[in-house]
Amino acid sequence: MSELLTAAQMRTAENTATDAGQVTGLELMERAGRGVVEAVFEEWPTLAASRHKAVVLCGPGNNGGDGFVVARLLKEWGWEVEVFLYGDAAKLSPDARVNYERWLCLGTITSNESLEGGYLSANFDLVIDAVFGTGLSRPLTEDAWLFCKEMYKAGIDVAIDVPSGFCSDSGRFLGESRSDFEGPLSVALTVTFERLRQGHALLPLAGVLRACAVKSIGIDQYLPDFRRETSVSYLSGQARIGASRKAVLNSTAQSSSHKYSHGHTLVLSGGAGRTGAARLSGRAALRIGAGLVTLGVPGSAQMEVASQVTGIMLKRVDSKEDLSGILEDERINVLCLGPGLGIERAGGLVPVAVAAGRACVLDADALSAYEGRPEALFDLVTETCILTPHGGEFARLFPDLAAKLNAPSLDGPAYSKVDATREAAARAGCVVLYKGADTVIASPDGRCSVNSALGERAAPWLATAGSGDVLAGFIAGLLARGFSPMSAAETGAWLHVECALSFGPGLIAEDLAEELPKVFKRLCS
Ligand SMILES: NC(=O)C1=CN([C@@H]2O[C@H](COP(=O)(O)OP(=O)(O)OC[C@H]3O[C@@H](n4cnc5c(N)ncnc54)[C@H](OP(=O)(O)O)[C@@H]3O)[C@@H](O)[C@H]2O)[C@@H](O)CC1
Ligand SMILES: [K+]
Repeated sequence: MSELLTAAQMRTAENTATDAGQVTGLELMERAGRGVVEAVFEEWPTLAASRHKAVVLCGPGNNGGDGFVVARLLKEWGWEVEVFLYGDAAKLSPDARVNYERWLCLGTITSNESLEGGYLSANFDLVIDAVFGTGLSRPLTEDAWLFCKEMYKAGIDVAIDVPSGFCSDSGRFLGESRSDFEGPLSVALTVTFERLRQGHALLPLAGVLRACAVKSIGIDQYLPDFRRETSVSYLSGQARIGASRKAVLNSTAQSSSHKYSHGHTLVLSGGAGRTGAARLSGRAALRIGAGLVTLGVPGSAQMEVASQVTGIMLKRVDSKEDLSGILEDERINVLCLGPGLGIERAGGLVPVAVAAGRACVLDADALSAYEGRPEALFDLVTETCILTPHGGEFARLFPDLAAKLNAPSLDGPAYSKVDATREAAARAGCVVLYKGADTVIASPDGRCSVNSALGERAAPWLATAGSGDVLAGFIAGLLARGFSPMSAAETGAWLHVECALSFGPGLIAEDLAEELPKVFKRLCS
């Protein structure tokens, strides 16, 4: 697990380091530029071996300053380098100004207004974007956009810190969407410093980045205290394996324990013809480690379900009273409601389930049943519950937050999915997992994680019918094994993507839980 930074957190770290007299802003800029060149040669080793042609597009702030350093270093390496500047050279920031002057000893600078259409794509091996970074505070002006559009049209090879125009906290493009640009936005390599920014993990920016490199500029010790509730964890790649391996080992190691000590999950199913979703959840809960799983099924669907399941038990649940009766068995420690449940049935059963005081995953219909009256749900749920909405369900429960998130962002930092999920968790009083390729998980105390199925963990085949039902089951199974709600949501979401990556294209929801043993084996080897 690593952490994601906001622009403000990074600025504070930089200021603390310079105020402490440890380093100057100019030295940081030099380290940033060196880091970019290092990352370029690591990404494309053949580029270090011979001369090439690069163009660096610089802006008026320190991002542009980094760009001047990169231009100088590449020129010293023997490359042909051209530099364009957006903005007034007289108004450059002091550190950028120094590097502007240093560059002028080696080459010339052309104004953005003189950049001709198609020039970048026709003439350079490497297009480097140093126009705007974390200081973008408002939508691009028309002339700034015309300049940046040329880069996007040519294809940005290297973006310093963040591709220009995107907000590094929210991952959103500031302003109205640009209808005059039709090409796919894509950035081959983004180089950032110390840690990824929050926006690198969030859509739409996360979908634009093909590779990210994180380079140290020597201020790690000044970064914020990541144990605090203000930090955001990134559940991605190898970094997460350590924690997950431990969790999985802990949960599977007690082989001498009785099945009841591994927890008992009750998944409530919908009626005849609608039982598949709950069966997927139940199977997923069992696979991930719940000792026992029972499906609570209406009488009309009992035959259908009985003919489909083996390791899962069945109980008849037609009414609230039936559910109350079953919950007298205190060994049932987790409930999972929503997948295929039906809105009406959910409306009746959710209050009984939640009132029982057990850990509870509320998904799909269990959330949609509260459209138009979300406060009724928030009054019910406690901190042992987890809500797992997708975008549509999130908008039903939190219409104001969804509207804020979908409105054009007119100043930076823009309202982000992290902000929305944190507000949702605080309002509901329980963990909220807001699904997507950039799943955000937040708890009411402010802790927050982003689980990525993008970039190096891209698994577009995970967007398949029933995939969310499996995720609800994974989380319910981990809760049954004693995981806390936040940890169950994080680990379930992470394993969900791992299973999809392990299986690969062609995946259907049924495959996800069946892939778990392979994933566990790899984690534990
Ligand atoms: N923090 C660190 O540790 C380190 C940071 N480093 C680097 O610094 C970068 C951050 O630098 P930064 O703060 O100077 O901001 P940056 O992105 O260059 O833009 C600011 C300029 O753009 C302007 N401007 C803004 N919006 C605009 C718009 N819509 N249209 C037009 N103009 C607009 C704005 O103008 P103003 O708002 O002041 O009028 C200002 O002139 C960071 O990304 C990294 O690369 C490294 O050097 C090493 C250590
Ligand atoms: K940039």
